[in-house]
Amino acid sequence: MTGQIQHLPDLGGLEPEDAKSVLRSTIREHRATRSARRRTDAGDAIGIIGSHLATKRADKTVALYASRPTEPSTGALLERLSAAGIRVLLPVLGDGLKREWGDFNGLSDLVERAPGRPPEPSGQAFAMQEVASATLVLVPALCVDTSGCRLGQGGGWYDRVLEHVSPDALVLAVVFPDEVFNIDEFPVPREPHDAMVHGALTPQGVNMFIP
Ligand SMILES: Nc1nc2c(c(=O)[nH]1)N(C=O)[C@@H](CNc1ccc(C(=O)N[C@@H](CCC(=O)O)C(=O)O)cc1)CN2
Ligand SMILES: Nc1ncnc2c1ncn2[C@@H]1O[C@H](COP(=O)(O)OP(=O)(O)OP(=O)(O)O)[C@@H](O)[C@H]1O
Repeated sequence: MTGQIQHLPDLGGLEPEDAKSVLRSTIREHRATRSARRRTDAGDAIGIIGSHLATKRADKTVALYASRPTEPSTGALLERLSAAGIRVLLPVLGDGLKREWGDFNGLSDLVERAPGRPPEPSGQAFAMQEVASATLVLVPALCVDTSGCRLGQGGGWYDRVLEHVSPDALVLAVVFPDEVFNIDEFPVPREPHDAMVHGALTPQGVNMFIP
């Protein structure tokens, strides 16, 4: 699967940090053009595919994220996982940019603490290490390549958190189908601290990179 985003930028000659920044702008612009209908459809498909995956694997705890408007929507998946009796951990940033987790307790419990920030659960916050209890870790990304290198929003939140994931957990980036790039055609710029993922969850299915 190769990216169909038109006009992927030429990253040749750029340092990885600058190349990431250019690529983030391109993908954010492209995400902003997606219609509400296509976003809803993508969220519905991610809900079905992600919940089938977790129930088939018998995951008891899944780490996920509460999506912001242009991200692949996770609302349907949150509700399906919860209805299946699976514990769902969501990032809690609190008043600052803390790296903690909270339990998903229904969509109505999620609060956007400031405009543009991801919605968060209101209940007890657990330390970053709580993610070690998850056997399936679904992370936000702007894109990913087939070697498992992901590009996030640039805060380094997930790179630091992924250090605490169980070595047995399956880690998937949640992206739109055209955000999965073939490593031979368009490698995602990589820095030494970047944590790799095993595959991608898209509205078209699960794409495993690492067996
Ligand atoms: N849905 C979601 N949750 C996530 C992430 C993510 O990429 N997506 N993160 C991934 O690492 C972590 C934190 N991500 C954050 C993303 C934005 C801002 C933020 O402050 N945003 C701007 C608004 C920008 C905008 O309007 O788009 C702001 O409030 O000024 C903070 C943390 C954890 N939770
Ligand atoms: N494990 C780490 N330890 C210390 N600093 C880190 C670590 N991971 C990332 N950083 C720092 O965080 C900043 C953002 O990193 P990067 O551009 O890789 O974020 P990202 O993976 O795209 O975003 P996110 O993880 O928030 O989705 C960089 O300045 C980087 O140096």
